[in-house]
Amino acid sequence: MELPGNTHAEMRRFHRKHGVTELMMRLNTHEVPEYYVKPVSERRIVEADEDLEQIPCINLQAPMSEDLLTAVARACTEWGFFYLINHGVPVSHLQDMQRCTREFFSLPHQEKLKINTPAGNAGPVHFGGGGNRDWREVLRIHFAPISESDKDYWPSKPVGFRSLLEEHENHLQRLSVNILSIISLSLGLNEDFLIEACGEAKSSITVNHAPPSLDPSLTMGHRTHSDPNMLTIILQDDVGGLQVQKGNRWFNVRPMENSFVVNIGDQVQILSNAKYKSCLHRVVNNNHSPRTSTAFFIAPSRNTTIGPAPVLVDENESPVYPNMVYGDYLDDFYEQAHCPDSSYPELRETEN
Ligand SMILES: O=C(O)CCC(=O)C(=O)O
Ligand SMILES: [Fe+2]
Repeated sequence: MELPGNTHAEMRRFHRKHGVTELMMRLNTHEVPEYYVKPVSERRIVEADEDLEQIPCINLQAPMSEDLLTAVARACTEWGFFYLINHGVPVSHLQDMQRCTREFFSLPHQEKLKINTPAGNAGPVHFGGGGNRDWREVLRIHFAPISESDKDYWPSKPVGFRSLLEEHENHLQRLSVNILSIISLSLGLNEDFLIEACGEAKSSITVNHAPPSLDPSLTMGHRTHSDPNMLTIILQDDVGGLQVQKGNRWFNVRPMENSFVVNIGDQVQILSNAKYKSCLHRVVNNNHSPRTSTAFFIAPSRNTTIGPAPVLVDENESPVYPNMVYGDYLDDFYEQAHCPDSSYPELRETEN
């Protein structure tokens, strides 16, 4: 049986390939291995005020109105995050996704490894450990643009998962275009502005699974980061752990039944010339219940150039950010991912 080895590099390689559950099983220890211990500055300090404020809630049942646009504008200015309710995705679909994603991670380890192709993370699907030193594992699936044959790689277990993933793709493609049009309008832009800014938009999902941690004060389920893309739509289970930063303080994004959590990515911050914020967020671990979440991402194609929308730059101001090719942005972003805050430093400077 392959063992993780002792060096940081060996642990990292093992984690990437097999995930935290398998690594812990093979190490057969009750202590958090050094590899997963976050530096003090990145650990959670439990504060009484984590529940003092809540992210805003946007109700999509309301007809399009100035009030809706104002609420979205305020959410994107102050938090970069909001709950979305009455979003039109059937509750039965949400429940099926929660069940199937949980069941996927309960499959025998060898079964999960079966879906991997030699292309690894760049393949159409991938199972493995998530993030450097994060106490979580992931299932990644690239949606559009893909060929029909890519779907042959989608997990066939648990039964029904494949068709569910297809439904999820359909629902969330539609929903993300709808949200991007509302955000565009809330910025005073044409409703197609943000989706068109993506070029040939790319979408994918990451299903995150954080097993209970041996010591949640030392580990992190998802390190502090902002999302480099355009928009993220998260379906989280009822366990909790997601937190968002506002004004240097961390607030819980408590599970809300039948809702999605939406957060804007760095590209919206850039296109809005820093009017809207792509906020830092993270997932803290617990020591009692596994947590599963499904994040749907919509992003520009790599060759698309993104910069502040000219109409959002005041006449006597210069743009806050230069134009940048998204693929270059992404490469820089992942280089920075080795820093404590996995986020783009130039964007953080415009905050607070
Ligand atoms: O697990 C979550 O709730 C958040 C996931 C997330 O931030 C991400 O995948 O970028
Ligand atoms: Fe994120």
